[in-house]
Parts: sequence; C-alpha cells; structure tokens
Amino acid sequence: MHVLFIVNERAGNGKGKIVWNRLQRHLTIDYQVAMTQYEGHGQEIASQWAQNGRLKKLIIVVGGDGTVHEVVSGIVHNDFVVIGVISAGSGNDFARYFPTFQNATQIEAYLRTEMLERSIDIGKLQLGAMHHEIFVNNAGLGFDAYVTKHINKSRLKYYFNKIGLGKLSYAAAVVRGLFRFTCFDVTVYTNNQTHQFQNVWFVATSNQPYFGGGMKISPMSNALDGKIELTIVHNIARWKLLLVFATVFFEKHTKFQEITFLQSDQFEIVVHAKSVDCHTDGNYIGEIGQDTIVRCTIQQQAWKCIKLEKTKNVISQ
Ligand SMILES: Nc1ncnc2c1ncn2[C@@H]1O[C@H](COP(=O)(O)OP(=O)(O)OP(=O)(O)O)[C@@H](O)[C@H]1O
Repeated sequence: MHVLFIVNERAGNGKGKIVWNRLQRHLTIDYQVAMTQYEGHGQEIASQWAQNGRLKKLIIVVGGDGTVHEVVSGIVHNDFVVIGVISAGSGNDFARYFPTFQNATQIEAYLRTEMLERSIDIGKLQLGAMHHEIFVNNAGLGFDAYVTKHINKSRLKYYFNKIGLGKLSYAAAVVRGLFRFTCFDVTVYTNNQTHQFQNVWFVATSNQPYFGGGMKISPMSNALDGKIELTIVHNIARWKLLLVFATVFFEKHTKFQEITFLQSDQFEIVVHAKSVDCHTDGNYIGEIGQDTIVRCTIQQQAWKCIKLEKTKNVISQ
C-alpha cells in the first residue's frame, strides 16, 4: 500500500512539527510526505495524490481537526484512499471519536496486517446557491464561528501562543464574545415540520458527538447512522450560557429547556439576521446574509477511515 503523510507543522501551535519530528525518527516503512504550506493546501495535496492510479492508498494526517477536514474534502467518494490520523491539533475532536494512530509501531503493525477500514458518513452544507462545504465532525452557525473568527484575527493569540498559553486566547475570545455577540432568529425546516427559534446563540450540526475541543454537545450523534443532529441554543441568559459550557463536558446540558435537539437526514436552516458567521470543523468559512438558505444533508459512507482492533474510540466498538 502506498503511504502519504500530510503534515501541518503549524497545527496545535507548533505541536504538528514536534509530533512529526518524533514520528519520522521511528518510521521504517516506505512513505512519501508533504507539508501543508497554507490554508486549503491539505485538500489540494490529498486530491492530487488520490487521482494517481487505482491502487489502495493510505493517507496519514498529522494535524488537528482543520487539517483532517481539508484532507477528507480532497478524497471524499474515492474508494481507493483510506485515512488515518496522528493527532497534533489543539481541539482534536476527531480523535475523541474516530480511531487514530498513536505511534510508528502502530502504523507499521496496521500495514503488516489486514488493514481494516470502515466507511463513514459525511455532512454537507450548501450555503445559498453557490458555496458548499463538507464536515467530518461538525459545522456551526453563530457564536462558535464568531469566536473562531475573532481568535484568528486576534493579536492576543500570537502573544499567548508564543508563551505556550494558546488556550487563554480562546477563553478571552469567548468572554469578549459573550458581551458583544448579537443573537439572531432561525427557522428550521425538516421532516415536513417548521421550527422557529428566537434569540439564537448558535446552531451546531453534528456528525459525531464532540465539538469545540472535547464538549460532548450532541451525545446521540453517530457517524455511521445516516443522520445529522442539530443543537440549537436559544433564548438563554449570558450567565446561563456559561453554565451550559460548563455542564456540556458532563453531558448535563441536555436538561436545559433552552437547548433543542433535532435529528434527521436533511435540514433547511434559514437565518434571519444581516450576517451570521459559519465554520466547518472549526475552520472559519465566512458570513451568510439575511434569509440565506443553508441546506444540511448527509452523504452516507462517503470516505474511509482506518479501523483498529484494540482502541477505546467509540466508533471501533
Ligand atoms: N503552513 C501553514 N501555515 C498556516 N496555516 C496553515 C498551514 N498549513 C495548514 N494551515 C491551516 O491551519 C489550520 C489549523 O490547523 P488544524 O485545525 O489542523 O490545527 P488546530 O487548529 O491547532 O487544531 P484543532 O482544529 O484540532 O483545534 C488549518 O485549517 C489549515 O488550513
């Protein structure tokens, strides 16, 4: 099997480089490696390499959720490529649910044995008539995307990262956002029903349970079931929203009446606001305008992930 490592050295505030340096010292297999040089490069590398012949191939991503998102975007619906991941990001929600490699020994053992794989669903967001994006883990409209946008722009991120306190820039952006963010109204159409929500903080669309770096926001999500779950946080006081963020780590947030969960294989979400921020898998993708129709669908068994026999990850059980 041909093996390509796609490495984002910048992932996890430089963790990608450290993890790759350590990993490559222990690799004894034949492999190719490509370093991502800019945003979107992971998708370009993966799609070019995947076109190359009809032999089975393994791409191992060294990076975080954003890099996995790009690479899977590049190979979706390609039957010859299997994806493995070595986590080196900040949030690493992918690794909390899907099986991942931990070291070179495990990669080499995988290549020596049956090389099991599993076909996984992917979410798709169609934003208006033109733009569409996939999501491996989740996508979001509203507060979480707003926070992501401000972290990306923030000078604080640069300084905090320099002194190894990258997570503080996230906390600072959340607190700032709590006071500045403007809520919006949303209409959701699904299964011949219409749901109206006022004063919405965010709408998360999930293919797997984890979100935002370890929050199990959508406990019923399953990346094999052909369904997407929507989590809508609405009409909630600022202080109570903080409580939601605190309780979500213990799955107690499901008791709040201000959180609505919906499940289906397709949704139409219409945002009633001048502009609302969006992300897919934590990558900021821009703003949508007043009354844009966001169509969210699921494509079943759209890409292949490694299957490991002995792992604690949910999807392997
Ligand atoms: N050489 C590069 N320079 C700058 N940005 C890059 C480079 N290579 C990749 N990127 C971008 O870096 C972004 C962040 O990477 P990634 O999501 O893997 O790390 P992370 O944000 O630390 O982890 P997580 O998403 O798990 O929190 C990706 O969306 C990708 O587009």
